[in-house]
Amino acid sequence: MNQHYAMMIDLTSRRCLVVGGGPVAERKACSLVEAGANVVVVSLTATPRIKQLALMGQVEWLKRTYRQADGEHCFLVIAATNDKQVNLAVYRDAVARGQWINVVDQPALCNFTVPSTVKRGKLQIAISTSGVSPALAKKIRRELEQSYGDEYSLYLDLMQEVRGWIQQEVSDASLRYQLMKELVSDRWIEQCRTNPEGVRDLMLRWIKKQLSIYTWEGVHHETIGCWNEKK
Ligand SMILES: C[C@@]1(CC(=O)O)C2=NC(=C\c3[nH]c(c(CCC(=O)O)c3CC(=O)O)Cc3[nH]c(c(CC(=O)O)c3CCC(=O)O)/C=C3\N/C(=C\2)[C@@H](CCC(=O)O)[C@]3(C)CC(=O)O)/[C@H]1CCC(=O)O
Ligand SMILES: NC(=O)c1ccc[n+]([C@@H]2O[C@H](COP(=O)([O-])OP(=O)(O)OC[C@H]3O[C@@H](n4cnc5c(N)ncnc54)[C@H](O)[C@@H]3O)[C@@H](O)[C@H]2O)c1
Repeated sequence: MNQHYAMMIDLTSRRCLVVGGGPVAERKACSLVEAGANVVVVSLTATPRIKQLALMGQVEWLKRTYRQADGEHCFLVIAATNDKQVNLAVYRDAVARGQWINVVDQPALCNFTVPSTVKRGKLQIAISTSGVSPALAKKIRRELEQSYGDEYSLYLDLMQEVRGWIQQEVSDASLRYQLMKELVSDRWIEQCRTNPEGVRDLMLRWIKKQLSIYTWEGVHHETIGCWNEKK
């Protein structure tokens, strides 16, 4: 089988079905909710977390066994029961509808799998072992979590602001490239870690200085001033 293609999907408001209500279904349902999907869980029993999400209106829980029609109008389907026959039926129904399907106990029946993911704000590092060892994926996630701390979340929030501004205002492509290259240096990540309150101002001052070195005109400095006052 070919290796799966890695991509990031926007699931906002997409109807997604999770069949089963145990710990594995819970993990999948929670990550779908985090991605903004409209999650429907079908299962006679459910973990306390799934029940809580249902009470809060974050998932729709249908407290019964699976029916063929449950997957109608769903973007993707996850078969997460402890019954291989039920999972197989869910798989067949999804394939017949041309849907994305993940069967948690049979990797060969998945047309997508869920990677282990390190999350730091806008940064996501996904780890897949092509289904060979989810335990290794989890181990690598834990290792990466030690190296990539919360400073990356702040760093990317700053980049969103700064890069957008640079793209809009700095017309010289080589200067833009040079600025972005230097902004990704470890010293800025380190500043986000050790000086979260002050890093934004330092960065702004640094950019102003770079622009003046490159004999940028006054109009750009003024724009930086406006940007500075935005927050
Ligand atoms: C990454 C993660 C994401 C998530 O689920 O959200 C995920 N499994 C996780 C944990 C985990 N899963 C299992 C263990 C026990 C140890 C072990 O068996 O290794 C542990 C570890 C633990 O629980 O501690 C057992 C297991 N998993 C699958 C089978 C079926 C089979 O292999 O036949 C069995 C045997 C069941 C049995 O024996 O009964 C199948 C799949 N599991 C996948 C993903 C996909 C492949 C991902 C990849 O390519 O690496 C795939 C193919 C389908 C899918 O589920 O998408 C999540 C880590 C989250 C984290 O980072 O903490
Ligand atoms: N992919 C993974 O990451 C992974 C990890 C561990 C285990 N597994 C596999 O996932 C399966 C589920 O694990 P679990 O620990 O969540 O199981 P579990 O036994 O705790 O839960 C099973 C759930 O399925 C529901 N269910 C059973 N029949 C159903 C039906 N006809 N319709 C709707 N719901 C039904 C039950 O009510 C229960 O809520 C295990 O059998 C195991 O093989 C997968």
